Amino acid sequence: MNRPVPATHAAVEFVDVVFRRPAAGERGNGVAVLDGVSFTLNRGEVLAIVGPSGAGKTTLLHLVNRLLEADGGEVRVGGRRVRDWPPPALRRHAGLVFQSAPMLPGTVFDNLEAPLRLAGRALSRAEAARWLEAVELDPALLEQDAATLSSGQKQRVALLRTLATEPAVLLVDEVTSALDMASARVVESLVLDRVRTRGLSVLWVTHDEAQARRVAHRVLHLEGGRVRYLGPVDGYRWPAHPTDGPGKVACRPAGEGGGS
Ligand SMILES: Nc1ncnc2c1ncn2[C@@H]1O[C@H](COP(=O)(O)OP(=O)(O)OP(=O)(O)O)[C@@H](O)[C@H]1O
Repeated sequence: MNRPVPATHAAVEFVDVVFRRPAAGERGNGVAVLDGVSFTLNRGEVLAIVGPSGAGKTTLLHLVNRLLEADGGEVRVGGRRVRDWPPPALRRHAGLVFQSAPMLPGTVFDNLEAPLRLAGRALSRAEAARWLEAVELDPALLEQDAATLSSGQKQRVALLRTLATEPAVLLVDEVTSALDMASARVVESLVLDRVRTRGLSVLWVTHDEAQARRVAHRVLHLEGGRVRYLGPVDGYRWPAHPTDGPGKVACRPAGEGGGS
C-alpha cells in the first residue's frame, strides 16, 4: 500500500510488554508468550500483525483492550495507560472483532443495534440495511436469527457491530478467514475507508500475505514472544513456510522501520 503514514500521536503503544501463561502443571512464573514487545501504532495507520501459529498475535490484541493484563511493561491506548481506562470505555475506544465472531442471542438487527443501544442511541432498519449492503449481505438477513448465519456472514456482522460505535482503534483478528476473496476485499475496503476518512487506527492480525500488502502501512512479525520485524510492508520478506521466521534477506531489525 502506498499511502503515507500520517505523523500524529500514537493510537497504541507497547513498551517492553511481557505476558506469561502458566505452563501445564506449573506453579511458577509461567511461559512468556510475549517477552519484551515494543511498538507504536500511529493514528490513522494499519499495522499488520503476522507470525506463526501460537506466536502471541491474539494475546497482543487482548492486551490492548484488557481482556488480558500484561505481567510487565506498559500498554498505552490514546496516550493513557490501559489500567487507567475503565474497561467499558476502553473497549468502545478500541473495538475488537474476533475471528470466531460470536453472535448475541437474537436477530442480526438485534446484534447491530446492541452496542448503539448501550450507548443510548437508536438504529433504524433502513440504516442497518445500508450497513449490510456495504458488505454485500442481503438486508433480508436483518430479521434472521444471528445464530443461523454462516461463519463468513457472522464475521461481517461482527465487524459492522464493532464499527457501529465508531471506535478510534480497531483490533482485527483474522476476520476474513471464512470469506472468499471478493467478500474479503469488500471488508478490507470498508475498514480502509474508515482509516482514510476518520483516522481509524488498526491492528490487523492476518496470515494472508496478499491481504497484509493490500491493507497495511507496516508489518510487525511476532515469533517466540519477540518482535522479529517491524517496518514497511515492502521491506518485509514473507516466510516461505508459515512456521518459518521472517526471510533474512530483506528484513530490517525490529524497531528500525517506519518510525516506531
Ligand atoms: N487460555 C489459554 N491458556 C493457556 N495458554 C493459552 C491460552 N490461550 C492461548 N494460549 C497459548 O498462548 C500462546 C499464544 O497464543 P495466541 O492465541 O496469542 O497465538 P496466535 O499467534 O494468535 O496463534 P494463531 O495464529 O494460531 O491464532 C500459545 O502458545 C497458546 O497455546
